[in-house]
Amino acid sequence: MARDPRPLIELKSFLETLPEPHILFDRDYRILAANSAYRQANDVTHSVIGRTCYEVSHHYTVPCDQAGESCPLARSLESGQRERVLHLHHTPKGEAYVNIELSPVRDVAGEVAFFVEKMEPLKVARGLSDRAGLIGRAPRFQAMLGLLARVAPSEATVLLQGESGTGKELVANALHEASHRADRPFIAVDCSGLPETLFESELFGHERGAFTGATARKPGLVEVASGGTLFIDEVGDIPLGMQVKLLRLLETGTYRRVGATELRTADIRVVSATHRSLREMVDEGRFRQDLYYRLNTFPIEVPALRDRAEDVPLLATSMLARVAPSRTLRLSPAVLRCLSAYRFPGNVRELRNILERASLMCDGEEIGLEHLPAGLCDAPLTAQTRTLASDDSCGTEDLAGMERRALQAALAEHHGNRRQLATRLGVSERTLYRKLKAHGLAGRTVSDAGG
Ligand SMILES: Nc1ncnc2c1ncn2[C@@H]1O[C@H](COP(=O)(O)OP(=O)(O)OP(=O)(O)O)[C@@H](O)[C@H]1O
Repeated sequence: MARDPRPLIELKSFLETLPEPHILFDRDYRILAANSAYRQANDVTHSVIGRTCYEVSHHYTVPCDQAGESCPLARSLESGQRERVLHLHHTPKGEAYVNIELSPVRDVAGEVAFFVEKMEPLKVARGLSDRAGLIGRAPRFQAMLGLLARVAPSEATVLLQGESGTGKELVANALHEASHRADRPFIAVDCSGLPETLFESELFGHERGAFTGATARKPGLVEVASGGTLFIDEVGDIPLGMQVKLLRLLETGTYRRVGATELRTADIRVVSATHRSLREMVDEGRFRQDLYYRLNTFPIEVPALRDRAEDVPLLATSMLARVAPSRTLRLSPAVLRCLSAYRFPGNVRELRNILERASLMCDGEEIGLEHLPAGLCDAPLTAQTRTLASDDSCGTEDLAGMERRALQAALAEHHGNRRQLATRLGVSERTLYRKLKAHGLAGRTVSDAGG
């Protein structure tokens, strides 16, 4: 029996009134309606009606769950409830992260018949290269963004944990930008190396005459950040004596300026960050347990760059545009290979520094291995590339063996000098020499330099 079309008409008309982009589709992923906010946001030249959501948003030929992504429709069918996910969508401005909220709609018989999908772009991050904001599309990065998108609209205290240079401050800023406090200040305070007395007056401000040198009343950062977000960086470095004052601020929302008796009320959301293990510091008695629990309401792990090595080419290319905006620099394939295999103990910050230096060293348009710091490409490979290498050899030969064989083959068929061979292999002459030496091949036929 044909379905009564009236509920569908009413549903479509209701969607038209909603300010956010919405689409309506059936259990077969077919789009039945797209409201005007969607049409405007997506600059639709071809109608999306009758097409599937996975084809329109992802350019896939199969549903997301069959393409290795989480599919809110499949999840909603299973749970019978509303589902939220963060997806990377194709949009007219390129790929963008979109917050998706999918609600099942039941028919008179109580069966899920339609789905309404709300799509809100997460403006703070991009999957592809962009001049501002967070960059990345690796699964670990996407998982982190998913948590960020989920917690941002709340008032929850967030603790960002990750190695130095992973982008914790950038993530904190993105969280602020995605929150309801976005049009209010984002204030960062770095706790590393701040002496106790200074810390208190920085954070809470002081009255005139509160201590020698306090010639005027000064508002603290808590006050400056009012209505917005206070980012407490290196929170593990807060002296024990100050930890109790921070705890009081978080628990009661009140504080006192140094030298004042009057209690003031704070209106801040706290995001803190650390590269240390606060858990261990608690066990060692160097961090208050009660403060740890208070800060750790919603922990987010910011992944090390080597744990999202597939993002390196994307990050490198877009950061190059950021460090040298007036030039049209590109990275040679050998440089991209080298960077993808490097372990980056200093994470994204180190990558940025490498690129900044390389752009200064390079007079032309293509950055080559000679513009990278010496020895960078000899560094041990990441676990990922090591796995890839051993996969290639079906586990029968280790990487060193493969490299030796490749070098032997190159030597056997090469009749020029060592510099030419290095160029052909995409490494520097010094690296080639070191590798030949390491494999006991340095005395082989290629001449050292010259013509
Ligand atoms: N995902 C990313 N996309 C683009 N740029 C990034 C990303 N992550 C980090 N960066 C850049 O890397 C540099 C270091 O980031 P940031 O200062 O936020 O790191 P951090 O983890 O706070 O470091 P620390 O622990 O030393 O304070 C900055 O220049 C930042 O813009």
